[in-house]
Amino acid sequence: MKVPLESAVPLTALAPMQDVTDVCFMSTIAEYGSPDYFFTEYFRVHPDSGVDKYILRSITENTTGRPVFAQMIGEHIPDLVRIARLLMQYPIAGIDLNMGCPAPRVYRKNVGGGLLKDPDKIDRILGELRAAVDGKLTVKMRVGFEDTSQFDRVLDLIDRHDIDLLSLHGRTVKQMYHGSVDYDLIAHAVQRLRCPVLANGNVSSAASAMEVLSQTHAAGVMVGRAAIRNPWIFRQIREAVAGKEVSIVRLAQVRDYIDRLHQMQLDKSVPEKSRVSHLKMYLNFIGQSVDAAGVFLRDMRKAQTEAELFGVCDRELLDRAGGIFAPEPYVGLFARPSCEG
Ligand SMILES: Cc1cc2nc3c(=O)[nH]c(=O)nc-3n(C[C@H](O)[C@H](O)[C@H](O)COP(=O)(O)O)c2cc1C
Repeated sequence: MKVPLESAVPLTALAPMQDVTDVCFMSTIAEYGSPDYFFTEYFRVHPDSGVDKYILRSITENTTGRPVFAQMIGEHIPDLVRIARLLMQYPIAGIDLNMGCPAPRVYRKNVGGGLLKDPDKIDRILGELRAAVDGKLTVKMRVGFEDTSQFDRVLDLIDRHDIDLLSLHGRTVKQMYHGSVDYDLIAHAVQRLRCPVLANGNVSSAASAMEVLSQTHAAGVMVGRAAIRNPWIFRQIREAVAGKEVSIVRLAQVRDYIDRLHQMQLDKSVPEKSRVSHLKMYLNFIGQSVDAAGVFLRDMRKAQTEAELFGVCDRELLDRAGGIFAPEPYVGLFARPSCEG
């Protein structure tokens, strides 16, 4: 698939999210208005690794009509080259290297965000990958590991190795998901690099995408968690960019989205308890925009069965079907996907 990374209009991408952005979620997102690009969850690369078959389905069964980049995480150069060559046999938009994952169990192995501690290693990895990948080679990273002292050095390596696109999350690895996103550092990267930059981190609505684009002059935005909450966001960003009125989403439409998410995982061999907790992961994000008092979030977290869960969805979404799904999360409501009460 041809991938023009230069564009007159700002680009949009769905951020890769492990255990979320699988083939089913990508096709669900596409129904509400595709981003320009998708990225797979990361393929783990180490001496014994092959190509993960489940993640590969996001490439081989991609029905979104949009290109998908294959993301790798690893540090062992011969294996990164080996897996990149294997992945290039599939219809991918390019190879993306993860240099941002902040999970301590990941960065302690010097992969993901851990690579940012060692610019010399980045230099070697990008050099070898650039020589091996004849299509697009892209990087997704944060602005530093503990601080931003190496930021310019890493940016210069991105430039030197002719990286085709940089997705930049404006936080350090140690910040994880806390604190503010430094959009000025993203603007700095846009200035310093020849390749397009996608601004990433806390893009929460079409309005916030417009603000981030104007502050950073980035080539586009990459959206993660907000797209789980609001899959209409890419269409809304396109509307805002075109100067059109941004479409309003009603609670009844959100109820349909939840059905769609449920259909995605209708494998009856999965125990009900697991199906409920999987759906709750998405509802944690969605619930931030349903009601200001957080009643939906509170009650859905208590639900134990599918019947209880859908009872809450029907009551909170269909009884107020014409109500507006807030474009931004309500103040004080947070997704806690892994710790429902
Ligand atoms: C559940 C989850 C899983 C993630 N998995 C990945 C991943 O596999 N690869 C990656 O580069 N980033 C991963 N990220 C980081 C996101 O791609 C993104 O950089 C981050 O969430 C900030 O963007 P947002 O504020 O729009 O969510 C993950 C984030 C979340 C919340």
